[in-house]
Amino acid sequence: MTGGARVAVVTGGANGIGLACVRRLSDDGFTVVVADTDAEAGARVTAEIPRAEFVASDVRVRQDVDRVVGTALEIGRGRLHALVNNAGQTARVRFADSDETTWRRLHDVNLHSVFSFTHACLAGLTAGRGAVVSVASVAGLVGAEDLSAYSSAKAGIIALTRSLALEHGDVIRFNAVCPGQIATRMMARVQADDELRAAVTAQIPAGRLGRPEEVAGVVAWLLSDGAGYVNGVAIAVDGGESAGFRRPKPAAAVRRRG
Ligand SMILES: NC(=O)C1=CN([C@@H]2O[C@H](COP(=O)(O)OP(=O)(O)OC[C@H]3O[C@@H](n4cnc5c(N)ncnc54)[C@H](O)[C@@H]3O)[C@@H](O)[C@H]2O)C=CC1
Ligand SMILES: O=Cc1ccc(S(=O)(=O)O)cc1
Repeated sequence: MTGGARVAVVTGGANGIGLACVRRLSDDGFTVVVADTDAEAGARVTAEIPRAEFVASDVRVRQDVDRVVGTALEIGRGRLHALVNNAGQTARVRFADSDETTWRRLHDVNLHSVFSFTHACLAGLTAGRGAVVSVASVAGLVGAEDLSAYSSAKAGIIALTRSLALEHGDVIRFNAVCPGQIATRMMARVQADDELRAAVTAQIPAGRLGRPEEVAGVVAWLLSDGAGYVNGVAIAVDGGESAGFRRPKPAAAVRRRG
């Protein structure tokens, strides 16, 4: 694969929101280097998406990070134009029942990987005057019951984004998207249970879960010249869920809406 086009790195790009970002950035003309542990899905990315190259990698392993970024720098001849820090994992557990291993895993995958990839890409993004979008969560804007490790890691992404926007804003823009409840495998539990899905969507003004492509569209805009003066923001992509408290809906009304 040769350079010439703008070069992007997307972490966790083999499934869900990350895959939607890879498709969208390819459509927008980027050459996309995809970091993911899912080799089966990754092979499909390379086979099906123009100018996309999957690199089997674990975002928690610095050698893997450097291998992914090295591939992108070679394609971009030293210049990088976009980094999407999307890889993430979640675990639903009461804080009192938490264990260190799970806590560290969620912070390593969700937050430390943003440090590692951003640090490894910094010279290339400076040369390419690029932009970075990190995928946080509404759970990083507010707390989240039974998701303390996840929520605190996502909050860290937002604070890191704002700090880097201050340090590098004259050359590289740093922004975050904060998805709400998006129809991916991370929401499999909600999608598989009609009653739970009705209860969840009753609290969302849009009345439905979001689509991965709806997050990817905001990511693509933040990476574009159209957002050339947008730096250091955290944009909720949640159908209005985090806008405020909604009047509780009686159970019967929830069931009627299905
Ligand atoms: N689905 C949702 O409702 C929400 C998702 N998010 C965030 O959006 C991002 C994408 O999530 P989804 O697409 O829903 O999940 P997903 O599970 O469909 O995709 C996550 C991708 O990251 C990859 N990944 C996980 N750990 C990895 C590691 N150590 N190294 C490399 N790749 C790894 C997985 O293989 C997968 O391809 C995550 O950061 C998640 O926290 C935020 C808010 C809501
Ligand atoms: O980021 C929002 C989010 C992530 C995971 C979950 S759960 O683990 O499926 O409950 C809920 C919200």
